Amino acid sequence: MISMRHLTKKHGARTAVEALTLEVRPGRVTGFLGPNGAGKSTTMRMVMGLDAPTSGQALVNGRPYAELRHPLREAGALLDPRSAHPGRSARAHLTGMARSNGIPAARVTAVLDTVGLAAVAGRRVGSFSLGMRQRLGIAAALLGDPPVLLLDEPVNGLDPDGVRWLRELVRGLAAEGRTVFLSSHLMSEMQETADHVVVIGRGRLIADEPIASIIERGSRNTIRIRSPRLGDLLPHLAGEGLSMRPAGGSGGDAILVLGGTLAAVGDLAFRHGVPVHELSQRRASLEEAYMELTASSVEYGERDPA
Ligand SMILES: Nc1ncnc2c1ncn2[C@@H]1O[C@H](COP(=O)(O)OP(=O)(O)OP(=O)(O)O)[C@@H](O)[C@H]1O
Repeated sequence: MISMRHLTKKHGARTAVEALTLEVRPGRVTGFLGPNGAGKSTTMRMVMGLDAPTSGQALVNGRPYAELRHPLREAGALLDPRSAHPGRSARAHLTGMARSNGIPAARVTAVLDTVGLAAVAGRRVGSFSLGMRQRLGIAAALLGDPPVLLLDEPVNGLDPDGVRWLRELVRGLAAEGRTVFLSSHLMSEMQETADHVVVIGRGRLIADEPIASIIERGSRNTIRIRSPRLGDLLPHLAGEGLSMRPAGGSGGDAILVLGGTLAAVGDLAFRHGVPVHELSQRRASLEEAYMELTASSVEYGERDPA
């Protein structure tokens, strides 16, 4: 579990993270979203004790990271894939970390296998591609078999096989009851991977809720209805307070209804004896919902500059 209480970070006059209060819970993948510069990396760095909060606090399993007795066994993080020394081999990098944290050497072999780097473990990290470095960073995060994992943009540089592998890995880690906190700009991937989403904009919390409810709230949830007697139905839809817009390419016999439910629209047509040839829901994507959420945060930010 990761807890933040009024977590704030200022760089001079500029506020990078402002009064974030939230809990990242175990047993699910929590996606961490926000535009460039929103404060995601800064937040993760504060959780991992790499940046000191200006005020407020971040706790890992109930304690500040710096006070954990066996930090790598409590929380693992991928924050910067370039952090491993380029002159060392992947195995030497992990072995050094294991040794200084009292982690058995057998874990090094195990995590190299998990991330698919066993065959290149003896190669210098400097010769690795970005995707291989990401895998090494994930291996380092997993080294202490921690219950809490923070991964900042782990998908960067991974090929499609790697992206799928990572999705299955993090879902498996959450299914084991671990806390997985993951940032990414790839909304379609996040939609596949995360159970819960935290969105920030300009350092402030915008949303903290299940991914399904974020998508549900997206105003682009629409119902498409097609009828040979559409004109007879329109006044009744309007009478229910539903707004409508034309459905493109429909030949005029279909419209999109905003805000209703399939059942309500279907029942309404039935009550008024209007035949329906199509009644379908078009769900908003996470990307659409995210764009709406963060667009309003930018408007807010412009009225009230940080
Ligand atoms: N050491 C620093 N000194 C001054 N400002 C900083 C420092 N580190 C971060 N910032 C600023 O804090 C804000 C938040 O940055 P941060 O890197 O946390 O955002 P982010 O959400 O991770 O962005 P991205 O999606 O681009 O990685 C930005 O405006 C950034 O310029």
